[in-house]
Amino acid sequence: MHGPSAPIVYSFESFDTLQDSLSKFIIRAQRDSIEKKGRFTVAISGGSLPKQLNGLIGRAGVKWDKWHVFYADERVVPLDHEDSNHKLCLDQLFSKVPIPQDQIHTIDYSLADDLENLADDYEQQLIREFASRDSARFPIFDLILLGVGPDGHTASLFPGHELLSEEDRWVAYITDSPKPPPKRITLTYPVINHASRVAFVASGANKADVLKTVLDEPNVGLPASRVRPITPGQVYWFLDDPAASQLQYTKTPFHM
Ligand SMILES: O=C(O)[C@H](O)[C@@H](O)[C@H](O)[C@H](O)COP(=O)(O)O
Repeated sequence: MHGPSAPIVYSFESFDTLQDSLSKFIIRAQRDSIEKKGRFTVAISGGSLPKQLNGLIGRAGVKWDKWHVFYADERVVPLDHEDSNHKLCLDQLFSKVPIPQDQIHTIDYSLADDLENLADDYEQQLIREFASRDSARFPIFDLILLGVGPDGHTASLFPGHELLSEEDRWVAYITDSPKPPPKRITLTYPVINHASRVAFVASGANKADVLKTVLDEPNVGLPASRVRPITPGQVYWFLDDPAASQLQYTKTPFHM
């Protein structure tokens, strides 16, 4: 039995080259997934990530009708609220591309009074998408796209939080996020670590310190360091040079 593969780290000199390379990477992942399974399952988190994805708009080779999208984490706010990751993705990307609406899976905000129920409902959406196709105990996303916060959190998995040891649930909720807003749902590690590919995207010098800890000192155990998909899954880091400036970790040249 092999352990997880080491993360592959790319660093780019500008936002534009990072965005261009990320687009190529996503299109390659999409092509492979459609060839194998006829669809492309993606989970996306919030923050600066949706903006990095708008390099896909108008690009040849993107088969939007095959995309099935979930949120890696979502804030429990109405879907048209400024804090909603869905609204962010809609504004940045989904309103500009022909992706069928019923293939974008959102939280049911009408359940917001009962977060257990809301998280269960989102988990049921995942089960409906994956269970009949994959017999595995956990869904196998083709791609999960994540960011990293200054404290090393990723998705809504925060340092020291009890959710870091969740082993069963696919989707969990929290009411105490240190990053506002406090109520959120998130995919759990078992789901993230069963993905075929996880790609982190981080840019800017203000990410340099945390990236050093996440990648050079994984034993510290920051939430982003614990993302280690089981083989044959692979984790990739798409960084810009300022974000990667403190790293000892060996970078891989990007060819695609
Ligand atoms: O909705 C959220 O809050 C996120 O999913 C969160 O995990 C985010 O990805 C990181 O905080 C990085 O955010 P930035 O890319 O904006 O730094």
